[in-house]
Amino acid sequence: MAPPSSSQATWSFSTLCATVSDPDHPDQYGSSSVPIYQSTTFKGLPGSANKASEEFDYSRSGNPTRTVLQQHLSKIQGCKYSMAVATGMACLDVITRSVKPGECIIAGDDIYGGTNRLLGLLASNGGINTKHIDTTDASILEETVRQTVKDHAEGKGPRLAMVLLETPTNPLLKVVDIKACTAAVRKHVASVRDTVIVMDNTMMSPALMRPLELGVDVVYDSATKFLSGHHDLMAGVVATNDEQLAKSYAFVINSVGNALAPFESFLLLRGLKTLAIRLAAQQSSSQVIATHLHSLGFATNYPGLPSHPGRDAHFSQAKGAGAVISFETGDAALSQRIVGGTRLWGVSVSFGCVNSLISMPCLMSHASIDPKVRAARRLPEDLIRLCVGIEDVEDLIADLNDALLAAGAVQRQSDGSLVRVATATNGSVSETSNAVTAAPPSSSSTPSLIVSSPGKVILFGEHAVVHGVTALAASVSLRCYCLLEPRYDGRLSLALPDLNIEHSWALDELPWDALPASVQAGDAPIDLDAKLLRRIVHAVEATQGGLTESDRSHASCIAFLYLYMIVVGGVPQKAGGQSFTLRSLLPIGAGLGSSAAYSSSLAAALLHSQQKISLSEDSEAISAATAQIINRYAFLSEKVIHGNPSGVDNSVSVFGGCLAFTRPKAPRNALKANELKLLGNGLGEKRLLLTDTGVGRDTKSLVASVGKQLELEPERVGGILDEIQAIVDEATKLLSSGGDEKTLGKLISRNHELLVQLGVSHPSLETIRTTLSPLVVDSTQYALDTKLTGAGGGGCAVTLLPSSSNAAAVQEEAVKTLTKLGMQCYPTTVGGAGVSVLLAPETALGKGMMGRDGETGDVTAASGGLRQRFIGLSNEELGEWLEGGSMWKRAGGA
Ligand SMILES: Nc1ncnc2c1ncn2[C@@H]1O[C@H](COP(=O)(O)OP(=O)(O)OP(=O)(O)O)[C@@H](O)[C@H]1O
Ligand SMILES: C[C@@](O)(CCO)CC(=O)[O-]
Repeated sequence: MAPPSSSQATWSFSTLCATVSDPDHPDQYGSSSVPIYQSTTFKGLPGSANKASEEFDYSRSGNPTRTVLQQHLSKIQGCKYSMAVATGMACLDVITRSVKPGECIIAGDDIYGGTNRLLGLLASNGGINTKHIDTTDASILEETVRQTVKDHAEGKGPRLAMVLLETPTNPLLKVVDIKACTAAVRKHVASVRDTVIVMDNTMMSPALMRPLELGVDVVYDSATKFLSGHHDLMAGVVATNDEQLAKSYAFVINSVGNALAPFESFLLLRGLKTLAIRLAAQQSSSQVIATHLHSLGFATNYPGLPSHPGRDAHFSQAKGAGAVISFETGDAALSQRIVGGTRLWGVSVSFGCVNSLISMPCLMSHASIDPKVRAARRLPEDLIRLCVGIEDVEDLIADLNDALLAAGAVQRQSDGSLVRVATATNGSVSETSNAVTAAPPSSSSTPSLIVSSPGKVILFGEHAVVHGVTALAASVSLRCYCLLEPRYDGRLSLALPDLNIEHSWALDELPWDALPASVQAGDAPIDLDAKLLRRIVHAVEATQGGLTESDRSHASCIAFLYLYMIVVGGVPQKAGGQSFTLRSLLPIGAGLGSSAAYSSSLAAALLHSQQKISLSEDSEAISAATAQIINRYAFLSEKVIHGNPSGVDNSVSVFGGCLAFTRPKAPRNALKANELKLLGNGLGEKRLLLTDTGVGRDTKSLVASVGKQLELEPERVGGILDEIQAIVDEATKLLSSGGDEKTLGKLISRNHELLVQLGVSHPSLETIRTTLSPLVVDSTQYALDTKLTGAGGGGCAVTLLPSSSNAAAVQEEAVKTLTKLGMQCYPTTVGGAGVSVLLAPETALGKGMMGRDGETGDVTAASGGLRQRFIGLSNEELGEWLEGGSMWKRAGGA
């Protein structure tokens, strides 16, 4: 509570913000930044010589960092008293504690959800009722005040203790004329001692508006917003010029203990220095963005727009229009798609941050208001709120346009301009829009879904399997996930966050004329079509800004387009489109079948969305026949990525479980059922450790090099292949009889030696072998058997862990030792489900999509951010979130 020093009265606002100096509290070392007094207590007996400061003894009551902050706040707010508390809501708590049970409050009807909730609490627990009225009309306020005062005088109603105003309102940006309102109140209650006029100034901040100069008695700000500006702290500020009120608030703050902590005080002080410059940038971008939305024909609320009904009133009391915009689309589902489709705009509650945010108030910040009340207060369910940050405005508009296009809210015309699309419900297209095109196809024709497929570990027979030997392999718990969502702009997009890649193609620019006639006739192809492949390679290289074969996403994009074209089988509806986003929890290109998991996820997603397979609504399992079709297409994609795959990887990925796999004799034939033999859970009971050497390699070239050796040295290589087949036969017997671990280990080591002879090992793999054999745990030596798995040349090794009583200690030691060598370990379970599909993910994951709303504290529903969440979560979080969904339809597995 420091009265301002008047010497700086002539400095401009930005200078005041940037200049922190409190002559009453000079720093003992002259530090340029105010130190954080992270101390609860300050020593010494009051009045004694060793008491360093009479002012401070306990940080709840007073702290030097907070005191300097409060002095700075008074300076920039041009007021006498500022108090910093824990949050914006804490301000209202402090202020409303002076209202007594049985008294009443008048407040606006378009107020922030958190304010609404606290007022509700006062009503239910404190007998303090609030009348919500339209404060944008001062005559309504005057009449309500008059009637309330009269009723009270006649003993018929409660005493009016407080009037609570907010302008512009949040989120509808309606303007309240402050001077007219304060005059209306004072006409009937002359003194602040009777009725306090309070104003929430968070939407404007003192940079744009000073309500104390307009007749308001108390102003508060959620400093979590513009004042701090970085969304890294929660704080609130109460300001007044009235000494008596200031004293009573200081008493409450000290009593309840919600004063701002020292570190938060420091952060807020730091944020305040840039308030002027931040808000200037945010506001200028807001004007451009609001104008853009308005010119597209969306009903846009922003006081800076000439069409805003409260514009004159607003600019008579504020210096600028602020950085919050809201607009309506006419359709809540459309709004959800727009919000979920942005990349730069973070889907989040709150505002005032340097980063731009987008939200749907009815689902988020205002979800705590009863839907019926929201409807009565005319808060549209489709309303989107934009909180503009300091990013480049062109980037913000480009991102917003992309989301509007992808959601089907606008379409691009041949001259490049955007035009709003009419929907069944948006009859309110404004005159500013030049043209309104036809509605997009219904989103139900291509609903969202998530597909997941596992990677694999080959225990025996890699490489040899390409040449007819049987391989033993099992699915692993690490999986690839594919999110498929509809688009409405005639484009197909592929986002691969693991490779940092996002590409899109116009559907009508794909080489549809190269589709083989058999595909167009609906046949499921077996071989790659060379001509179609060439044209797709050309399309990828030409359209994707010079993507070349050396780019990791080159093969991924080609395989994707190839699958897309042959599954769709002909030019799709122009207005349609689809967006595919894939995330791999498997290390990519490390021998664990990442390409097969990618291929089978894509194949299943595409086949389902094009109704080429039917996943019946009521069955939990994906049938073997359906899996067979998915596998056939996944194999084609594997051929694109991998050259000459045996089919083992995609078969394990699709069917799951533990398999003995023999390649069909005639390579032209697709996989036959009898070439896949389920090994029950034989492998599943074994403990396996997968170790990624981190050495990158490429399956395609390693497979090709073994093929070349076989061609040049048929006898030597043939002998190796025969010995691998013998190993596989013996291992198959052992596994089906739950057999002897030691022998299995020996077979693993021998298989590895034979792979060394084929030249597909790598020094890093040999390091793992020598590290783990012997491994000393509790002075016992363990000879753990290890081999490369998959294509080798680096990538992953698989180690058989003993199932002895101290298996966990052995595993722990192995992981510790290998991690020290820079390797990444994945202790894994094997034999889980194959390809799995989650239909209607928004509903299925409903529980997981709920979150505690940071603004209101309420549990909120999904915010349309499925894709953002899918991309934004860490690997571990993504796995946990998606596997938590209980409505997966799964193929196979042990
Ligand atoms: N999540 C993914 N996103 C994009 N591309 C992927 C993804 N997963 C795999 N790929 C593609 O697969 C390629 C890796 O396949 P590759 O066959 O070389 O390794 P792998 O499948 O992990 O190992 P292996 O075939 O030995 O089991 C990548 O270069 C990329 O083209
Ligand atoms: C090396 C190889 O045998 C396994 C790759 O995971 C190749 C294949 O079977 O397709």
